[in-house]
Amino acid sequence: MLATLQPAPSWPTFRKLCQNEVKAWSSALLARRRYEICSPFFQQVKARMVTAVYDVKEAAWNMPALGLDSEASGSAQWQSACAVLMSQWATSLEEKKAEEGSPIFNGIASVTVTRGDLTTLPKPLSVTDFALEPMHGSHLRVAYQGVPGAYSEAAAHKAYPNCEAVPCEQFEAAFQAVELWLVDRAVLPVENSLGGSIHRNYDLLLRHRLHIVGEIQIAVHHCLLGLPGVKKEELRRVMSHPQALAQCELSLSKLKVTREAVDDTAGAAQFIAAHNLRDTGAVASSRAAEIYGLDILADGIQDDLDNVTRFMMLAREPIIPRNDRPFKTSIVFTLEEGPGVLFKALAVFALRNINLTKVLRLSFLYRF
Ligand SMILES: O=C(O)C(=O)C[C@]1(C(=O)O)C=C[C@@H](O)C=C1
Repeated sequence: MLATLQPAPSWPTFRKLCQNEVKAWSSALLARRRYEICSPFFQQVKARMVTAVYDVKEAAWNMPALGLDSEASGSAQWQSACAVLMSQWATSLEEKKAEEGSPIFNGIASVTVTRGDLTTLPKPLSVTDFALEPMHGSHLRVAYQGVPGAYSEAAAHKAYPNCEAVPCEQFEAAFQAVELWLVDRAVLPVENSLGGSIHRNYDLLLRHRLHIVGEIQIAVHHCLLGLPGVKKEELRRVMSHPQALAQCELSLSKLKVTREAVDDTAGAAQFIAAHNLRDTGAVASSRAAEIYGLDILADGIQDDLDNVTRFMMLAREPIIPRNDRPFKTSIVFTLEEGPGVLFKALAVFALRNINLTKVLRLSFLYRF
């Protein structure tokens, strides 16, 4: 049966539609991590795409020829197949327009559609199917910066209980791990009540295309760790993450030790244990002491007992804020040089009675 569907969506609209579909389905596929066994699910993914394109194109699309018939197809294949599909669609429209002089809608030819029996196609997934994804953290792989025993690892577990916490050497590696689908989320520190903002992660937020999907705070309770049998008076040097050293400024000053900054607190403990450094202590968690076989020489050495670090939870896809509870939104913008520009920008919020919880001037922006 021939049916004419008019108007076809504009090319940018269709492309956006396809991109959204691809993103949504491929993330759903990966989240389930069941390529090999997800046959019915994968069929639904294909069907959804077929349904989408059926409405706007001729039935000549050959999905198997695009490589979409393999149940073991990965997201990369799926995405490239969709890219092929989209470009073929554009080309065929161009050809069709030239051949038949089809009318143009929004710069794109409307097309005649041959409808197959759509009722036989599996029902497309709806948004409620995604709600079934394990948001409590089981099966999720979550990147954090540091080694086991780092506060960031504790934050990852607090944010996603039962997750598999994946250590990364640097903050940037955690960002990349999410982008490359090696992990599902990243949990990274952005602010400490004593040390202030962790600018590096704000910088990375701008350079990577990840979204903040939540935040979590943990009380950071620092210990001074040393090799078994060592007394704190014997220490000549203390190693830790720069934020942790800053948070223990007063206690460390009393000890009269030199301070050495390393990538993370637990990494310092690991280093001392691995190199049997009797004159060196680490500022780290009690869990790090347990993992690396060190003694706790002093407990609660942070300058303020309410030492809290705020971590952001990052994902490839944004979340859609609901209106049944407050959502925090972070906005980054640059301003042209000029008098009062910041005042004018902030007035936008003030005049609408929007309360700002934090305003941060990111000076690194001016480096570009
Ligand atoms: O080194 C760690 O254990 C971390 O998790 C990093 C970090 C930080 O970057 O601020 C996290 C929490 C504490 O404030 C100290 C260090």
